Amino acid sequence: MTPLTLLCPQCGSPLPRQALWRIVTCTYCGADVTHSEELVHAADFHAAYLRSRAGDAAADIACGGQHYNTIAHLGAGGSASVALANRSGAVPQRVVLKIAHAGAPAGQLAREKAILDQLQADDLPGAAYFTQRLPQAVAVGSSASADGQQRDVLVLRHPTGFWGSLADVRLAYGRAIDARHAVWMWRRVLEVLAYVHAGGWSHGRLSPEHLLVHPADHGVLIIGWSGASRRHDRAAQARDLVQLAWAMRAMLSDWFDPAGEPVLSSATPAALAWVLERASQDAAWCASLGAEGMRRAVGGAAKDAFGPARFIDFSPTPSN
Ligand SMILES: Nc1ncnc2c1ncn2[C@@H]1O[C@H](COP(=O)(O)OP(=O)(O)OP(=O)(O)O)[C@@H](O)[C@H]1O
Repeated sequence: MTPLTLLCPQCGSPLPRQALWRIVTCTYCGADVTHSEELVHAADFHAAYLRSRAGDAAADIACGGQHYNTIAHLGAGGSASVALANRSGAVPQRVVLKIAHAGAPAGQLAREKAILDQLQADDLPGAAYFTQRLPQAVAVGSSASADGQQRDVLVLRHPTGFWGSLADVRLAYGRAIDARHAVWMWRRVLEVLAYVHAGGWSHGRLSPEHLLVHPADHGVLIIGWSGASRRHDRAAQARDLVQLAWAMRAMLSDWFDPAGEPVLSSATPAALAWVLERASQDAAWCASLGAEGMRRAVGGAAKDAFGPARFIDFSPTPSN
């Protein structure tokens, strides 16, 4: 680095080194001097900052030092309602807010954030790919909500392109979806599960409500991580596979029997129905296959039923 002596251009006296990044007043001749050519006056900066925060007062949720305007209701779970929101300020950001229901267990959203942060911090093979396919938390805190009550709030990055949950898809169809679509949904979840199981995690609550679908990319995002645990528990991981098989059975059912169990549509190909039945009944078989083995089993059954895989457009709402 070339040594630099800072001298006042008017009287040649030495200047303090702050002259490199801000205006200083020469103590000898009183001139205001700066080295920087891209000078921003503090008053202008302050005014711009205040302008950028002008929307804060109108925002409905404050969390982690930021303010958010809710735009649309996305859904509700057992413990929180979920909304799409914009961060107010000069650099807006689209986010998803989870706002705890009144009386929801304290700290549940903080726990969900801690789990999501750990999943993002994992450094397993494939982390660069799979961490993009897991929810990302931004902040957690508490905020006054619309009813004036203080509520826990979790801010999540908005995963673009996701339409809604598989439960919403099933509701929109009111009958079984095409089994070819259930195949990619199932396999997408199994890919992510193979990764998280390798890190010792189990999700614990894999239901259609916790699987968001990306129709254009044939993607599925697993949400609802507040019940996840990292105990390297093979039985719990097998339970994830059993739960997932039941979720897929629900997607492939035309109706539910009096006990609430989904009844597989007769249009489900036999090879696929066999894997579905066994995976939903036989935890030991699930444990022996693991998520990756299950993904291959589903792929094999789909190949038997439909031939080589090919992309078919998926609509989350029925067209007829
Ligand atoms: N990013 C999203 N885009 C669209 N809908 C979403 C999104 N996140 C959540 N939802 C909807 O909100 C519902 C509730 O979300 P989530 O399961 O995370 O809440 P929860 O209160 O933690 O639920 P529970 O405690 O019952 O598991 C989901 O089932 C889904 O319908």
